[in-house]
Amino acid sequence: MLRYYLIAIIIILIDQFTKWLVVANMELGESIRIIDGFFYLTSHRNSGAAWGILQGQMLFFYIVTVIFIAVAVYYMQKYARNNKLLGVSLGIILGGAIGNFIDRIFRQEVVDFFNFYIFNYNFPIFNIADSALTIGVILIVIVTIMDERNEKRKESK
Ligand SMILES: CCC[C@@H]1OC(=O)[C@@H](C)C[C@H](C)CCCCC(=O)CCC[C@@H](CC)/C=C\C=C(/COC)CC[C@@H](O)[C@@H](O)C[C@H](O)CNC1=O
Repeated sequence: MLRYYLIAIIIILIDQFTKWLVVANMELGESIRIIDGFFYLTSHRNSGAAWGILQGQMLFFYIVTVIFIAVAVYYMQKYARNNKLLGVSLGIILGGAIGNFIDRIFRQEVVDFFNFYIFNYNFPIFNIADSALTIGVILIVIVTIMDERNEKRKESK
């Protein structure tokens, strides 16, 4: 059980370290080309959520994030004992949510830097915490589908 919280802590450390590197070494708006036309590291700030929605609504983000964290911990305590993949997924989501939470508390905005151009569409610039949240959400969906299929298989026997 504790190892899932360890996953969250490792994600928070990596997230905060990379954000610190960007803030300490890059001017706001500065962009470093990694793969021409596809992948850049761009120092960006976002006081909103995905796609910059709800700019500056920090109180709303605090409330939603605390709910996110509370639900993740509740499900971790209740179900992660006998479901490893669920525990890992919740740990990843916890790490992502807390990573952006720290930014919102101490900076009133989130530091973003992964800048991808996919088929010339400039995907919103994001960070490690967003990646963890997105991967965690996708994993939870997979776990849920797998559990439902196992349930159906048991019933049909
Ligand atoms: C990823 C969740 C966003 C993250 O939510 C959080 O912090 C949580 C813990 C708290 C929020 C207040 C509540 C969730 C709102 C859900 C949401 O918004 C719909 C999300 C869809 C998502 C699929 C799950 C798509 C993808 C997004 C992006 C790419 O992610 C790889 C773009 C990220 C860039 O816009 C970047 O500037 C965002 C900035 O870093 C602040 N990040 C947040 O608000």
